[in-house]
Amino acid sequence: MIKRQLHDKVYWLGAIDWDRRLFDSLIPLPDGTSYNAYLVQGSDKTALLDTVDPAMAEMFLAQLADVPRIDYLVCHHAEQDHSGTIPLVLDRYPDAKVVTTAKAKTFLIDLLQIDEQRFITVADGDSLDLGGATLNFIHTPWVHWPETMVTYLAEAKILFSCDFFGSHIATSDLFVTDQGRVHEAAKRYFAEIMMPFRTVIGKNIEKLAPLAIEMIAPSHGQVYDHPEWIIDAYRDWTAGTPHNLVCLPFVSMHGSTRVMVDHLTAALMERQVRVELFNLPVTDIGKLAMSLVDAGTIVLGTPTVLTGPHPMAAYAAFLANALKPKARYLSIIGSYGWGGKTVDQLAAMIPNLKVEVLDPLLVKGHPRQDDLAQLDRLADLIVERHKKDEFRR
Ligand SMILES: Cc1cc2nc3c(=O)[nH]c(=O)nc-3n(C[C@H](O)[C@H](O)[C@H](O)COP(=O)(O)O)c2cc1C
Repeated sequence: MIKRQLHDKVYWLGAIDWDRRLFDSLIPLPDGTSYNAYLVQGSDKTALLDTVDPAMAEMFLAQLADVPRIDYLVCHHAEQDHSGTIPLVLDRYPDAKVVTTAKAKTFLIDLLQIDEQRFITVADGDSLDLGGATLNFIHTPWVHWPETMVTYLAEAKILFSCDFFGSHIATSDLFVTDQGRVHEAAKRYFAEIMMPFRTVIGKNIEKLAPLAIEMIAPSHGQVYDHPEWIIDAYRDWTAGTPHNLVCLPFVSMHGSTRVMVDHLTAALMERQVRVELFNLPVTDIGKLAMSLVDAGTIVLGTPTVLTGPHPMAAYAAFLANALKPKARYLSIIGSYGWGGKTVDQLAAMIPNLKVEVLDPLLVKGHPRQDDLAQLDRLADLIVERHKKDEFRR
């Protein structure tokens, strides 16, 4: 892998991880990912912005073979997929200092046991002149850890955003070539990683708004050389009105809940409500998370198992509660054999969701005609709520 020029005196280096299929031992990566680092060479000093996942360290250090000196190693985020190779870079460049926030410094000491003497901490708004290249550090907390910051290179109008605006894609293209593909990957990334912090992320977007940004160089995925659309997309994902969309994760062991799910889906479609079904045992949870970015209503379908929800449905509820989507309505449907506390248990699992719960419906065994009629009424109620709130198509 060779260094690639991004701008006068700015280079991409890093690793394209074509094979990786799971992140954080949880998140599916259908398209692999990349770990992007950047080299900024001023007339006096050289700065390296972030590193790569330690699994790719060897490739990364080889790219630095013709870089005789690094003065500053900027760390935007202490998570190991960006920071994990810092110790090896510091070994290679004994005079280099890690430039980071005070909070990230403590994280790096805890996570990577980096010597305290190797740090320079920067406050929000501090800058570093490399000689004709000025790095401006802007603290952007909770994108997506508490210590995160970004760097704005004023002379080139480049924002080095780390995970902010990132996407998991392995590709040989340095810049965005297929906007649709990147939009999908960036939305998936937002859904899985950023959504729980969407309110503070919205504030950080506005904090960056005064900057003239001609390029966004994130630490995963492609570089945005026309970044307006991704900023607009982030504004929408963080604060836009929910869509006229029902997100319907479900599980069914013997088909009764499935009949209810299919009936409700048809009823909603007849009423011009979009529906996205996720059969939990076979679903890609990234797709489910993406649906939660937009959905106005969540309906969870589950049979009763050992007096509560099926474990897969409990997992979906746990995930939705952790991701804190903007949905305003929620319902629970499903089937049981003799009794249990499915609705109570699920309701207790979603304290973070600021939703009105719409008429849960658990039926005994296979649904009958009057059960299906109740699902039609649930569809009517969802339509009525979506219209009242003027949800978008
Ligand atoms: C392993 C297992 C555990 C179950 N536990 C309960 C239970 O605690 N309470 C109950 O009412 N029904 C229980 N049932 C019965 C199912 O809830 C019932 O068969 C239901 O109709 C299944 O819905 P499905 O066809 O959508 O899978 C259990 C079924 C299975 C297979």
